[in-house]
Amino acid sequence: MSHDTKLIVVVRNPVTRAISDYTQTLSKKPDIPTFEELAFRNRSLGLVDTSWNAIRIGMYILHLENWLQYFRLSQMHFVSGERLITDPAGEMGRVQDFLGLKRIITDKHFYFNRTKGFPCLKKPESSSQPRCLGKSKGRTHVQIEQEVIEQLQEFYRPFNIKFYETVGQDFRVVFRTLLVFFATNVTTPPGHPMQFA
Ligand SMILES: Nc1ncnc2c1ncn2[C@@H]1O[C@H](COP(=O)(O)OS(=O)(=O)O)[C@@H](OP(=O)(O)O)[C@H]1O
Repeated sequence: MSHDTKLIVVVRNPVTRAISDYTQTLSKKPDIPTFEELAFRNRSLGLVDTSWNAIRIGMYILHLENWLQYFRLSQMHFVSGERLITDPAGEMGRVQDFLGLKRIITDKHFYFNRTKGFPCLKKPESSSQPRCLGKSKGRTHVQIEQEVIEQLQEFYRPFNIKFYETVGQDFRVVFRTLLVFFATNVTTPPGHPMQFA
């Protein structure tokens, strides 16, 4: 593979990711089994079903180890899905640096839309409307029992730790942030640096 290839990988708390994945599938196929039924081979024994894609995708280290057979770590940039919400300009700044681009996209390009509950793009110096992502992005997640969330957090912990060590970046704090953000149903992410509309 070319050494000039650059990969941008967005990661978020794998439990939140799995719930998001399930919410999306459920919206298209309302008859699927419950999240809990799909996530565990045996829930009381805590046996997680790693063959379910929604679970497997969040085992980031497995995918990273595979990619590292073909690409160097320096060719990859990891974006925090949580910070993409709480500080999109900061996250985009790092993406532009990684790509060797001038920082064109800055905090001037974002505002926090209370209705959407997410950052949206401003249309600078033009008459067109601001642009939020579509309805399928940032929708309300299916409610999952706290105990199930904790079981899955426990399951992912060793995979996460190995992932942080390999990448050399600790996503622990941001992986925690979003769960609190969703659990409390706050419409404004904590410490939000953006303007409000
Ligand atoms: N600005 C903004 N607006 C809306 N949504 C935002 C934004 N930034 C990040 N996100 C998060 O992006 C998640 C959807 O991205 P995905 O990568 O899951 O999309 S895809 O469906 O796989 O293409 C989506 O996940 P869900 O919350 O589960 O819908 C959001 O949390």
